[in-house]
Amino acid sequence: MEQPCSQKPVPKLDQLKAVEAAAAPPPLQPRTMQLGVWQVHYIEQRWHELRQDIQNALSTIKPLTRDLYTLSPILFPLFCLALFAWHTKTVLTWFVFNRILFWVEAGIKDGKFELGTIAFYLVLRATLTAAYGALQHWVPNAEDVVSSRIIDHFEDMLFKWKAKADTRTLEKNPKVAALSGGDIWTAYRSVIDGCGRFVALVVQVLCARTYFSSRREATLYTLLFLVKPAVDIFWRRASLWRKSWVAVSTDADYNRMSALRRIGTRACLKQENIANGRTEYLAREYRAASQRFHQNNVSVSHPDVQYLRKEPFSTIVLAELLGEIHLVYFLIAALRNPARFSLSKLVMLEDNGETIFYQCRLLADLVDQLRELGHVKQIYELEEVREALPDGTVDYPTDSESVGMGLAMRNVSFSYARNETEKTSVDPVLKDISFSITPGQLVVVVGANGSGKSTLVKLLTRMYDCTSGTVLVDGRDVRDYKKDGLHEVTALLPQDANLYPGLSIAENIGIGDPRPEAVADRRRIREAARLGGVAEFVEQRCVGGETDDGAAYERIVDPIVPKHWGCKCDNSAPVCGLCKIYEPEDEGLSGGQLQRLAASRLFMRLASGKIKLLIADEPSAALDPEAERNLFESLIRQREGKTMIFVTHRFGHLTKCADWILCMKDGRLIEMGTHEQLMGKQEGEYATMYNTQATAFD
Ligand SMILES: Nc1ncnc2c1ncn2[C@@H]1O[C@H](COP(=O)(O)OP(=O)(O)OP(=O)(O)O)[C@@H](O)[C@H]1O
Repeated sequence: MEQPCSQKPVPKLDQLKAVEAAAAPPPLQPRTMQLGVWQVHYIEQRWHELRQDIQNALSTIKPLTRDLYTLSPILFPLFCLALFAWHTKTVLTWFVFNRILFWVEAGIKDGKFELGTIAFYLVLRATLTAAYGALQHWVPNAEDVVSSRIIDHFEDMLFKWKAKADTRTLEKNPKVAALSGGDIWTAYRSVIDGCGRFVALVVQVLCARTYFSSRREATLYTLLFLVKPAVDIFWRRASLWRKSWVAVSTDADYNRMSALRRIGTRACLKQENIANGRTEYLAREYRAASQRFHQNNVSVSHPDVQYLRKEPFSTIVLAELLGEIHLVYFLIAALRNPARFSLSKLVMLEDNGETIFYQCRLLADLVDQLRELGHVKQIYELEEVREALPDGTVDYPTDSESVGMGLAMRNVSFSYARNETEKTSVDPVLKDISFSITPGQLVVVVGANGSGKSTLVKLLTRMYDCTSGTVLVDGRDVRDYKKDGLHEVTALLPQDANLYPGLSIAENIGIGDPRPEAVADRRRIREAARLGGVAEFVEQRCVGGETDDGAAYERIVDPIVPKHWGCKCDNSAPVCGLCKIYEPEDEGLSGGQLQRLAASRLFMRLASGKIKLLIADEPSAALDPEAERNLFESLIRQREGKTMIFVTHRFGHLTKCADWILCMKDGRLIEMGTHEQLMGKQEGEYATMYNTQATAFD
């Protein structure tokens, strides 16, 4: 079939790998050094990486600037100009002050003051002060407006991408997964700052040149001013932050102190520690570890502080002396020709040297800022990020006559390795699994912890693709189907019952069928709440037992209240009371209540009428026996037209009525059959687990 011309031909996987391998720089071995308790592992910045980062930054600046301009065509350019102007504050006020000093000195020397000129500079200085005052007020206000528009825009873009990306794609693209609108603004903002500093440096050099009698002298002094920053950047020890580094404590006593501090102060361990009388022991052990640690006199200061402290004494002294070279040259020249000596020039040289040094130092950070900007380049590559699980092309049939979904695995193995090179080193979690489930069957998966039950579910719902073998849906490779179509007919109750924080109870249930009209349908939501067993708990929460449970359904259980932390009191011992503001009054949900809520969401989903496959991964682990029985009975009543798979550790009613039981052990499917067949196997895994549970009730 001919390809539509808008579609690029998709390169083959081995071609892509070859290109990636050719482009990848050789891996660098981290170096190691010991700084006090810290063992620091670091990798020196490599020039080709730096060049790549800067190229990335430069290619990001253009589209980013265009987008920012489109979002805020007036305020954004004004804000940039104002920021540039703001950076010239120190330079221009310093320059005007020096001119005043110069004319006053000339007046003292000549016995005649140029009052007009002095007044001009005084007025200029006052005008500059007022203008910079106005900027100081305007810039943060403008930034507030500009940045929130920009952050919202990129958050929106990222949200759409992240919400849609599956787990595997997020795992393979951690940088994009961690990106936020705030990061993008911060990176761009620091580049504007860097450019502002560059403008200020140029202005400073130009202002300084007006002091010198000849171009030659001006050039010579400009070079001398640059000696100190050059020495600082290229010769002196740069902060650890210029490298990639990680520091871990290797001191056993210091590590033990940290662990004990955490154990002793953690709120969730308080009850256990106090009730079991462990606090004395913990305090004693802490004291002992602390004594041992202090005997060795090892520094715990921040690794960067210790690293800079290790710079040789001779380097520091020589670098500082080289920083004064412009003054030394001026004094020698003045001694040779005292008539050219001027106090205002001396002050200018001193100030100019220092300010140029600091401006250059800050400018050196521009490289880091550009690298940051290079890292946000992915915002323009979201569409190109390859989905880890490529979508299929076949629509899953939505005929209403269906009796459920047919599922099968053929020699399936799977490992959680994240990339091709890892694959060999990570043991598979599923090994050579084969089975078939015919449409409409009720299947129960059992097995010890870690045997691979949940992983099996993840493969059946295409959260991951198998490493080898095939997963079949209605006789066809699951990878052939469009993912959206498959997920539309699947209802999954995951192992961890989750609350959707910041949403009402009604929405937490309604989202099971995420069509807007369904989420707004309070009657259906109540019915789902009743089936899932959450209705009872919601009704208990009605104010004073009133009949109006509508309000209780609208209640937000785990409110998300964005806040900034500014109070000075310690979290564990509040004194100002401010920290308590906006703390949720709600007591939250117990594990069982949460599971009922998740089950209600599942019933909401089943009511959509589209579901052909229901998978429930340990839906009753936190339920009491009565709630468990009610849940299973309600679910089995909805069996018509659906294949049902339950993962469970509880044997009994469910396993007895299952068409198939799959029994897993160490990633293998070791037994398969009905309850009666499996119980007939003496010493069989299923029979052993069943009997172990049964004897507990004898
Ligand atoms: N995201 C993951 N990354 C790496 N390994 C994982 C991941 N999830 C699970 N595993 C590993 O896969 C193995 C099987 O885990 P799985 O959750 O499938 O077992 P399970 O039978 O469902 O266990 P349980 O009964 O405790 O829920 C375990 O060794 C687990 O540590």
